[in-house]
Amino acid sequence: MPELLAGARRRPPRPTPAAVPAGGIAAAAPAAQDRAPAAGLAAPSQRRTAPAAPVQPVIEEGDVELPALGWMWRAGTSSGGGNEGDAADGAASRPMPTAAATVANLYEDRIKAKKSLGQNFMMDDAILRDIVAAAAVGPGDLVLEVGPGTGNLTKHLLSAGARVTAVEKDDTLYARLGQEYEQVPELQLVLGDAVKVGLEGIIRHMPKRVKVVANLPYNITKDLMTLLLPLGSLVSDLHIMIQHEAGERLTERTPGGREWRAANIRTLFYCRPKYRFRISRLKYDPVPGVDGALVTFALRPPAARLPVPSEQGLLELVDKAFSERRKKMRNSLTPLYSSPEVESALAACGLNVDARAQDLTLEQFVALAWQLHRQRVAELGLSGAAGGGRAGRGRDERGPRREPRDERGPRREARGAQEEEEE
Ligand SMILES: C[S@@+](CC[C@H](N)C(=O)[O-])C[C@H]1O[C@@H](n2cnc3c(N)ncnc32)[C@H](O)[C@@H]1O
Repeated sequence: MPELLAGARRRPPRPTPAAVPAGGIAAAAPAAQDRAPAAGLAAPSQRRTAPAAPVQPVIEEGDVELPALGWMWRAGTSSGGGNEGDAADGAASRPMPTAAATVANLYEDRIKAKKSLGQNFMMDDAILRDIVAAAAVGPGDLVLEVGPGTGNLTKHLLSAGARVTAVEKDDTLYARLGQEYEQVPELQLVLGDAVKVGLEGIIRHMPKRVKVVANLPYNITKDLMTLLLPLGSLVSDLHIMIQHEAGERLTERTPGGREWRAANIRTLFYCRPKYRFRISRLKYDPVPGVDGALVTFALRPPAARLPVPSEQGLLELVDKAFSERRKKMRNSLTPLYSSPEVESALAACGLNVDARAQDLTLEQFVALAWQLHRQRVAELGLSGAAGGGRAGRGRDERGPRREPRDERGPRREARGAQEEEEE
């Protein structure tokens, strides 16, 4: 890859593996972990002081205009860590390498991209800068990055003034980043699988809602979304690079098409999705089989979601309805409700009794969930008064299982989530 090597004018120091267990949090400079605590980053025992780091004016390397991270490459940004001597050794004048140069350095050090970890590295600093701008990352923001890998996105986030907590599964890249950014207290590195490491616990320690910004390994997109979308009280928005087709699917707003799935209903319930821009596959290395896209999900805090009798009940209803999408809902929902129950609820909601899952909007699913809930409550009330009834026949055990949080019914059916987006 000669064009990459041409850009690799300077190399970061060769890292040594860090002695941090999987799932453990390490500041980028583990040696400095015991300094005075800084607000909100990681667990109290792992907090560190972060001296205000002045962001330098823009500099250029080659044809790529880069935000200057002089402070990252200069000695002495954090005191007392014992590494000043090393860092001063040539680091002070080093400009930030381009994304392409950083990747070239990896290859030069015989570190290969791992397909199993979805390692398609972003090579274009202009795109990375556009992502940070689209995410409106600014000074004081707290950012969770999943899969920092090369650190190429990370340094643009830091350069925008954010404090970054980054979870990396690849221990080689984790160790390399740890060494390269050891003088950067604004970066906290976590070694582990982002899906299993307990992200909610990590985010919960932060003093305000965080942004998630990531060039995701494609194979964890679904699991990570399932994990993060309900965290609207802790996370403000997700800005993720995913496959273009998946991005289009997840930001779909109109029912009726073949691509309208349970994931769309779930997504709209928890957030406002937006397709931002397409990214050519040629901007990654290795080049993947499909283009990428930046997609934004602005999460709703729980109080801003449509009221439902039970969140789990709604998700269960939606999943079941879509599980056999060719079937009419009065048939697909039979594991939860009898056909007459579904028909009568659809009719009471003003919906076609022959409706299939793909015909319904989020608001219509919510209305249906309320109607089925009311029917169940009424039925239970009646059968309770009669001293028996269906509960005794077992059918009710299969209905929505959670107790209703709120029996007042859908207050915002007429002004639903999609309408809100237009404001
Ligand atoms: C597409 S690369 C992105 C690398 C870099 N951020 C960039 O933009 O070039 C995905 C990164 O996620 C990491 N990764 C893969 N699976 C992961 C997981 N389950 N948890 C955390 N990181 C993961 C990979 O090792 C890799 O560094």
